[in-house]
Amino acid sequence: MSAFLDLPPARCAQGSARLPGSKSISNRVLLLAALAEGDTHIHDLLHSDDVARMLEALEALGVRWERTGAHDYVVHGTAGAPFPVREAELFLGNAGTAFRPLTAVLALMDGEYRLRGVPRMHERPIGDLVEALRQLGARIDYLENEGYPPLAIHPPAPVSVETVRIRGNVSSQFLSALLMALPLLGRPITVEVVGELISRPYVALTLALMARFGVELVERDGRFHYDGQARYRSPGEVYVEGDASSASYFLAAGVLGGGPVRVEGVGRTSLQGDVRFAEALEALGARVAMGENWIEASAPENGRLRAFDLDLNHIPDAAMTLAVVALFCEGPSRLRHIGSWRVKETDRIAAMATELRKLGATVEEGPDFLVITPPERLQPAAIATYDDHRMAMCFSLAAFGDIYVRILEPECVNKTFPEYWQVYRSVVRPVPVVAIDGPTASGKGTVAARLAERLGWHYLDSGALYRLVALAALRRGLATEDAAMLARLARDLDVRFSGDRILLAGEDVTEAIRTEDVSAAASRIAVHGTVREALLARQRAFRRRPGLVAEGRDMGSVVFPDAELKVFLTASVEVRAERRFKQLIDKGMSASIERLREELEARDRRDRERAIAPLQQCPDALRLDTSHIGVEEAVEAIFDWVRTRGLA
Ligand SMILES: Nc1ncnc2c1ncn2[C@@H]1O[C@H](COP(=O)(O)OP(=O)(O)OP(=O)(O)O)[C@@H](O)[C@H]1O
Ligand SMILES: Nc1ccn([C@H]2C[C@H](O)[C@@H](COP(=O)(O)O)O2)c(=O)n1
Repeated sequence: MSAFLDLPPARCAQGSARLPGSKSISNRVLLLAALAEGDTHIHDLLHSDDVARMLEALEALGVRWERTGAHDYVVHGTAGAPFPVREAELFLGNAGTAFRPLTAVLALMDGEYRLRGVPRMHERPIGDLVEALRQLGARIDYLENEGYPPLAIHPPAPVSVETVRIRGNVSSQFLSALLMALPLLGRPITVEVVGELISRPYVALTLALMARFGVELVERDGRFHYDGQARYRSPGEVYVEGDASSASYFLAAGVLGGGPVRVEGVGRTSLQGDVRFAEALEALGARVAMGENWIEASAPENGRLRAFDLDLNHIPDAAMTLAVVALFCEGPSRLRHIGSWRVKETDRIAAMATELRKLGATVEEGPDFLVITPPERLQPAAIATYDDHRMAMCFSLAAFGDIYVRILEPECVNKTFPEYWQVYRSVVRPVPVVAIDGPTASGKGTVAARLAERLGWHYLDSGALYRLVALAALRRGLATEDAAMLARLARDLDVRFSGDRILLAGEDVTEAIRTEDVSAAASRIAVHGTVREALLARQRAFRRRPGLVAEGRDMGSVVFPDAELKVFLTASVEVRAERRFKQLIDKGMSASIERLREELEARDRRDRERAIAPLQQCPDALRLDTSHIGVEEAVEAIFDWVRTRGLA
């Protein structure tokens, strides 16, 4: 598992994303198919951790299934009979969509089962479901803490109640699980929801899928009636819709990155409540279009997103995406009625508030709401993901704030969307970088600055940063070997680039950093990994829309390894010594060409031979030798490469 993933600042988003199958539908369909009479051929099933847990559980319970294609499965139903294996220990990870429905179904079967999960699963309540199942005769013990998994399930006791009561204000999955298990009773029964029912669309999804498998419940006044007759029968084939919650990241990307971005796999006829995320985006001013099986989103006509105050109870998962979108809205936004976030993969309200604050937002956190005020400008941050796939996916959108975003433990997306980062990269285009590296006096600075001007992009003279540290160190009498002190100096450097002037603690040092003393010292301090590390974030902060031309020694190899165009600019040592000589003479300084050449060769050697980030031509860099061409010709050559790559 990689420890982190650095997402570069995003320039725009465009294209289409094919969504993976819905997790909610995949796990419901697998269970219903297992309970049904006949074989069910399931297409487009999601491949993810949570679905893998359900498949493993069914196998352990003796339900036969086979994989028949990349995302195709056939499940051989048990026709409502108890599952063949009557004693089993199941590990269900952190999959609520597996844990809750299996608890309900197994509690009404005639076996001995133990259900466990990851530590977080054991912190997620299940008491309301167990309470309801006990009314039906279920015998369930809590193995650790009252009201929480892990559970021991024993054969049920016979009871003859006609109405079961269940609370619906913590998770609607409890009601869904109970409803799916009702046909196992084989007699009429009514389920009454006590108090509020949150996340209603998920219950509607459950009812629709049960109906596809032949069991229609009648709903009246918050009560659900099972007639005691209907039995699950396979519909033969089932196609799993794309995941509507996963669609939210790409639709939001379309809005934040211009768009249009189209998601394929969900649309107007979707069973999933989270398609209504598109309405929320429209309320913010975004342009949204929808077809039978697709949704498309683009930025508002005027490019401005309205702040919002929305009740998001009906789209609890996709609502997380809105919390990050709020960073780009005009003013404070309020997300209401999101109390269910507290008992999800992590306490999502607390986690969201903590991570949004890292980006510079002001966040007010309540028991079931968040108020998010965006900062003037986002600040780069390392985002903790709390083993929660949605934290990782929605925070990827912060990259639209012209910042690098570090996502910690990015593989947590495997829970529902293992290919998320690949799909993200296919839709979200980073702010482009032209990285120009080369030896001293090859003309990098001159060429890069002119190219940046021509493109209307930002310009980074990375050598200036090393020179600034060198100047500050020389002034303080620090030894060029003192890596720790130099790194601290580099981190705390008070630098401002203002047009073509460079200010150190307010003082204009544009000329002072160009002396030969400073050049030599800069080359010496640049060998320290700690100094390079301290300057990394400063250099990356230059990568802003619409693009960056960066020059130095390790632009293409270390600082911007994903640069769209890498150029190795060079010239013979004689030509470079002559250029430097001319530069000094023009400035009215005396110089010896022989001495300059020796110094230049010494710097080249040091830059090339140092252990960390040595000067070298990247394998994917284009080489441009300027020994016999002028500045304009060099700029023109690189500009052509930029154009050929479609960057300008
Ligand atoms: N074809 C050319 N390309 C670039 N610069 C040239 C060319 N011909 C002459 N020069 C001149 O060479 C001098 C050195 O260029 P510049 O300072 O841009 O090099 P550099 O590679 O950035 O050096 P350093 O790494 O030491 O900062 C400048 O005065 C520039 O005008
Ligand atoms: N990316 C960079 C840029 C510069 N350096 C070091 C090596 C140079 O000798 C010194 C000054 O750079 P210049 O202004 O001549 O481009 O700074 C580096 O190691 N990596």
